[in-house]
Amino acid sequence: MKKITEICCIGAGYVGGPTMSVIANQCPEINVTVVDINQQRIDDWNNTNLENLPIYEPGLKEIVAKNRNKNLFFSTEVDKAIDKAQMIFISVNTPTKTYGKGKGQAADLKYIELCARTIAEVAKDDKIVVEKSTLPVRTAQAIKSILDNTGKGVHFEILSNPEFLAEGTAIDDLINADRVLIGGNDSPTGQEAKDALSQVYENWIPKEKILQTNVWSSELSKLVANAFLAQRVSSINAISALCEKTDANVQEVSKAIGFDSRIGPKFLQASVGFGGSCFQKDILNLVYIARSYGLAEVADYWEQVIIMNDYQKRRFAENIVNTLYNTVSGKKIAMYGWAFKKDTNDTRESAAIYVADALLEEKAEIVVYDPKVSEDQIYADLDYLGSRSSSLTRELLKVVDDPIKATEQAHAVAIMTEWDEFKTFDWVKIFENMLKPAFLFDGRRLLETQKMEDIGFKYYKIGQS
Ligand SMILES: NC(=O)c1ccc[n+]([C@@H]2O[C@H](COP(=O)([O-])OP(=O)(O)OC[C@H]3O[C@@H](n4cnc5c(N)ncnc54)[C@H](O)[C@@H]3O)[C@@H](O)[C@H]2O)c1
Ligand SMILES: O=c1ccn([C@@H]2O[C@H](COP(=O)(O)OP(=O)(O)O[C@H]3O[C@H](CO)[C@@H](O)[C@H](O)[C@H]3O)[C@@H](O)[C@H]2O)c(=O)[nH]1
Repeated sequence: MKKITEICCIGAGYVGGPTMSVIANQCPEINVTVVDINQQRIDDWNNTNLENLPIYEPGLKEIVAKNRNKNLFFSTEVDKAIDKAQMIFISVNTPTKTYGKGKGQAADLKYIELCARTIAEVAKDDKIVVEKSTLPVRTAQAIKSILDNTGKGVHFEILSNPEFLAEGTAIDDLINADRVLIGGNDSPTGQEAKDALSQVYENWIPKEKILQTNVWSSELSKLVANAFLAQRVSSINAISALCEKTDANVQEVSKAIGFDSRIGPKFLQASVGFGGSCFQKDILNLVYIARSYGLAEVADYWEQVIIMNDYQKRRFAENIVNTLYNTVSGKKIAMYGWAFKKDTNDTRESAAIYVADALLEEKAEIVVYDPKVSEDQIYADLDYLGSRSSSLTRELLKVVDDPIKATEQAHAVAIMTEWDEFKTFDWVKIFENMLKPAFLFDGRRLLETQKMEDIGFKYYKIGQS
C-alpha cells in the first residue's frame, strides 16, 4: 500500500479547518491543503493576525501558527489541490433543504455533488475520496456513480469517515478522539483504502479506537450518534419543565440519575434548548430517511426530540413575557450570549436567535452582548428568519461590547450562552443598573440561586421552581 503524503480537503469550515490543522500537526510527513471557493474564508485562514482566523476554537490558533505554510496550506486553487492529492476529504456543508422534495428535512447535497463532479473532472490518477461531511445513508453510492462515469479510467475508492468533534472543544476532541470511524468496501481495493486512512490516524489515535465498518453503517452511525445525544438533552429539558412546576431541582435529578452507570453523567445539563449546525439538521434527516422507507413510527419517535427542543425555546421566551407582567413592549432586555454554546463563535440554530425573535415579536427592546459573535452575524441570523424588516430589527435590537452598560435601565437580563466570563461579572453593579424589580432569567443554570437572590434579583433558573 502506498503511503499517504498528499491530502486535500474541500471545505475550510468548522470541520475542515480544525480537522486538517490537527492532521497536519500530528503527521509532519503529510502535506495538507485545505481548499474553499470562499475567497474571504481562505484569506482569513491565511491572516497573519491569528485573532482573525474565521473560526474561534480554543487551541486552534496555536496549531495553525505552528504548521501553516509548512505542511498546512489554505488555498482557493481547488483543481490544483485535487490533482496533487492521493486522498481527498469532502468537508463541505450539508444543510437542511430549503426547497423542493424533502424541503425542511432532507439534507441538501448540492455542494457534495458539485465536489464529486469537480473531482471527476480534474483527477488524472487514482484517488481515495473520503466523506467527512455528515451525509444521508447511501450517499457514497451517488458519489461513486458520478466519479465512475467520467470515462477516464481513474479508479476512485469512496470512504465514509464522519467527524464527531464538538465545537468549543474541537482540538481536544480531535487529538483525544473517543473513536475514529472508517466505512468502506470489503473489496481488496476498498480494504487498502480503509487501511491507508487508518494509518493516517494511527499517527496519534490508538489502533483499537479506529473502527472499520461498511459504508452504510458508518454514514448511519453519525446520524444516530447525534440523535442519541440530542435525545438526552431533550429528555432532561422535558424534565426541567416538570421540575419548574414542582419542588424538584433538575440539577439534583440529573445527578441522581447520572450516578447510574448505565445512564452516565454526561449530556444531562438542562438548558434553554440545544442549538448548533448539527443536531436539528441530522435528526430531521434521520426522520426524513425513516419516513421515506415507510417507517412512520420510527420517524415520529425521533421527530419528538426536535418538537421538545422547540417547546423548550418557546417556553423560555414565554416565561420572560409572562413574568414581566404579560408585556415586554418597550421594555429593555439584556441578552448575555448569542453563540449556541460557549467557546465558539458559531451561532447556527442558536436558541438565542429564536428567543430574541419571539421577544422582538412582542416589541421588546433587546441589547445583546456576546464575547465572540459579531454584530453583523447577529443581524444576519435574525434577517434570515425573515420575521420583520431588517430596519425594524436594527431599531429594536442593539449589539454592544460593554456587558455591564447594557443593563442600564433594563427590566431583565437573560443568559443564553454559558460563557465562563458571565460568572465573573459584577452582579451587584448589574443589579444597581437595572429597573426594579430586576429580573434575571438563567437559561444555562450558570449562576448561584442564593447569591443572586441575596443581591435582590428575581431569579429564574431553568429547571427549578
Ligand atoms: N460543525 C461541526 O461541528 C460539525 C461536526 C461534525 C460534522 N459536521 C459536518 O461537516 C460538514 C461541514 O460542516 P461545517 O460546519 O464545517 O460547515 P461550514 O459551512 O463551516 O463549512 C463548509 C465550507 O465548504 C465550502 N464549500 C461549499 N461548497 C464547496 C465547493 N464546491 N468547493 C469548495 N468549497 C466548498 C463553503 O464555502 C464553506 O466554507 C457538514 O456536513 C456537517 O454536518 C459538522
Ligand atoms: O447537556 C447538554 C449538552 C449540550 N447541550 C446543548 O446542545 C448543543 C450541542 O452541543 P454539543 O453537542 O456540545 O456541540 P456540537 O458542536 O453541536 O456537537 C455535536 O454535533 C457535532 C456535529 O455533528 C458532533 O460532531 C458532536 O459529536 C456533537 O456533540 C449546544 O447548544 C449545547 O449547549 C445542552 O443543552 N445540554
